[in-house]
Amino acid sequence: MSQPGTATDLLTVAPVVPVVVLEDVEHAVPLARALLAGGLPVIELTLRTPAALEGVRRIADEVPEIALGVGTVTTPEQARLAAESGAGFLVTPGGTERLLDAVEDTGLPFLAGVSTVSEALRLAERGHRAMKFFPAEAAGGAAYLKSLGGPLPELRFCPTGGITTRTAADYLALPNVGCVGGSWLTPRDLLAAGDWTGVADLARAAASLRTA
Ligand SMILES: O=C(O)C(=O)C[C@H](O)[C@H](O)COP(=O)(O)O
Repeated sequence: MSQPGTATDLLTVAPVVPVVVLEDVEHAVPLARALLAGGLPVIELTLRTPAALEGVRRIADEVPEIALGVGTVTTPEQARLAAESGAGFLVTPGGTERLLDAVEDTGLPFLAGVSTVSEALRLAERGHRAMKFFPAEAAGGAAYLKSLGGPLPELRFCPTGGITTRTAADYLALPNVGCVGGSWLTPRDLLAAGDWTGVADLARAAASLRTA
């Protein structure tokens, strides 16, 4: 698969976007390959570890068929660095005007995080129709997101934060949800053990979830 052209495309790449905290840069390429093998052609590496940007470079070079996102982008500088490192899309947990300007300046598709109606409207005013709902479970879960669909029917969301295999289906059943994000596919113990078959199995189960 190639990189998504728009944020709306991004919501349809797969039912689940695996959110990854990469501790060891050597895990990046086998991890991306395991997700692909399990049927998920998308990965989001969070900028939470020193290994993240080098992991992005390696995946961009060696696994170009996966849609490659960089998450936890919280500063304009990080947006620029992520783009230079080969990101195919960006994800932020929220957005200030400066951060959103910088993310838009990269020219990459992105999902900016919102958790209120006003934040969603602010992004809509900038022309965005696809966004992340974060922190999904803590902010009100699927019931909250369903309520947003009343006044904001044209907006589409990728809820992320606290979602598990058990709750993913509730979100995916909503008409304003394109995909969900979560770290449950890449648990720390499987990564530490290099258990790529285990990761592929989790990816396979997530890939079989159905959207509305
Ligand atoms: O890093 C970001 O940009 C975020 O906004 C947060 C992440 O998407 C969530 O922390 C993943 O959520 P969990 O599945 O609960 O681990």
